[in-house]
Order: sequence, then C-alpha cells, then structure tokens
Amino acid sequence: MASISESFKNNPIPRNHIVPLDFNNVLKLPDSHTWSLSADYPSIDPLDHEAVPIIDLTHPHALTLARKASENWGMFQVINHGIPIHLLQELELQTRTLFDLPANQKLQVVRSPDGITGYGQARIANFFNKQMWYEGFTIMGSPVQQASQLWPHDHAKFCGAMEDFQKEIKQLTERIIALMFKSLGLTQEDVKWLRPKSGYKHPQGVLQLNSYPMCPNPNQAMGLAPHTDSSLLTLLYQSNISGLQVFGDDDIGWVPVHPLPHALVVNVGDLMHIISNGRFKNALHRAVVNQTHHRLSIAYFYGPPTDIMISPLVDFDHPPLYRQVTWKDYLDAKATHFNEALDFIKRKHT
Ligand SMILES: O=C(O)CCC(=O)C(=O)O
Ligand SMILES: [Fe+2]
Repeated sequence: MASISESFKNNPIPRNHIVPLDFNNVLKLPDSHTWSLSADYPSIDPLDHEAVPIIDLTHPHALTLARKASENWGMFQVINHGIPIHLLQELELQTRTLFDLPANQKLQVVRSPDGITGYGQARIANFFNKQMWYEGFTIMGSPVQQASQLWPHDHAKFCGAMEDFQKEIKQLTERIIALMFKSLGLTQEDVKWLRPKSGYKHPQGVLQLNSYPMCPNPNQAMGLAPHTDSSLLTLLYQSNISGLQVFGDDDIGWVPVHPLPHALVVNVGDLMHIISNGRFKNALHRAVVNQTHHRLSIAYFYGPPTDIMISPLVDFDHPPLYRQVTWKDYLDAKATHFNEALDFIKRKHT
C-alpha cells in the first residue's frame, strides 16, 4: 500500500537519535544538548516590528489576507476557525498527561527506527550534531495501540481527544487549503483529490504532539532546530507559552510568534511552496525553550494522497521552478537532504 509510512521505512533513524533525554533527571544542560547560539539568538520582538498576521476566517477578505500572508511570511494565525475551545483544552490536557509520565513508561511506546508513530526525539535530529531540548509523540489515525500500552484500562479519554481533534483539524485544514488554492487561481477541477469522491485515495494527516520541558539553560539550548515543514500545510496549536519563531528575512531575522488564546498557526509547507511555483513562502521556523514553563504544542501536518503528483502552477510568465513529485518522493528527498531538499527537485533552465 502506498503511504507516507513507506518513506519512513526506507529511511530508518539510528536509535541514539530516537530516545530523548530523561529531562526530569538533569539539573544542568549536558554537552550533548549545548548549542552555540549566541550569535543568532537575540531575536526581534514583533511589538517593535511587523508581526505574523492574524486572520479572522469569517472576514470577507480572508482569501486576500491569507494570500498576502503566505507570500510575505509563509505563516499566519487564524481566529474564528470553528474548532471548539473545549476540544483544544482537552487536547492540551491529554498531551500533558502523556508527557508527564515517567521516562521509562514513555519509552514503552518509543518509535521504531523505521516507524512513523510513537514517542521520540524530533525527526530532524539526525541532521544536527547537538540534540534538541524536545520530546514528541506522533499519531496517525487512532493512537489506541500505543495508548493501551501506556494506560491498559484507561486510554479512552486520550484516544477520544486525539481522534476528535484529528477529525476537526482535517476539515479546517482542507478549508484553508481550498482558500489558498483559490487565491492562486486553481480550480476545484485542478485539485480534485482535496475533496475525494470515489476513485481517489484519502489525503493523509499526521498529528505531532511536541513537548519542551523546562530548561536549566535556555540560551544555549534548542527546542526544535530551524526547518520547514514537508507538508502541504501545517496547523499548529501552541497553547499559551511562547517559543515559536519564524525567520522573516535577513534584515528582520527570527521573529517570535506569540500565542493568541485559542488561535491556530497556519504554516505553509514545502509542497504548497512547490504548487504555488515559489509564490508562497515555505516558512523557516524553529522553537526556543524557557526556564520556567513546560511548553507544549500540537502540529497537524496535512499532505495529499501518496499517488498524487504535485506540480507547480504555471503561467506564461513563470516557467515551473520545480519538477513534479509525490509527497512520498519529497519525503525521501527530505530524509536525505533535509533543508536542501527543494534544490534537488528544482528544474534546471537553460
Ligand atoms: O512547537 C512549535 O511551536 C513548533 C513545532 C513545529 O515546528 C513542528 O512540529 O514542526
Ligand atoms: Fe515545524
């Protein structure tokens, strides 16, 4: 069966890049987690500068606003998105319950080297020689298999929250993707797979629970190293602790994206950048950590069905920048070349 899991099977990760530190048992930042960050650390506060736009999805000009934000930042926050607040609260509570478990229990559900779901370090860990102050848990569909190992008699709440949230966030993500495609001039006929009827496989979604424990020396630690998402679009719920930063450009540098109560961050992924033929920015972002709060965030990565070819939108003035790829092909390129993956699918013009 063609699924993105195949890409993970073909690109196994060594176990020392999977098992996270037992953060509860360290008082001092270990050398393995100490980054040389002093030069790039001071980042600009958006209070002094333009910040990542906030878009009310019920606003009559939401389409134009989303297009502009995608062109300028590759990122925006949405409010009035329709996801019930109680669901976000339950999602956060269940995520916290998971990460509050002792390390030896979390290790019962550690990701396998060639697997996609379960507990572990950031998937990008093997591209860096220092480790991140991070632990994560990846879910595709029902998490019941792992949850029943963690809580043999009591996993219904965790599974219920994760499954209910995936249903809601999938619909919302598709709604925002449709809006962005429309803003690019793509028709429903061009992207039939987005609302699959018979004959199309379903789009794929991955839910990623992220945890950044309190850190004894946050200025020399990295929560999640700079990366772009390999998805078409990512939606992120970042609860109420700051930590997400987006790279504006060389003048602005890293800009914090402060959480707004119950808002969701929308992040243009590499595939959307390809479809837009470079018009939408694939946001380079990272997460920093802090000394006093355990920060959680929940990301939903959305991508097309594996057999769908993603190709750049072209017009007469703009020849295609990239060759066409499936999500799986792209994930394979990313697993080898990481942040340079797009260069490998660039078309060479003579
Ligand atoms: O925790 C955050 O704010 C960022 C998470 C993220 O970038 C990711 O999961 O890909
Ligand atoms: Fe990300």
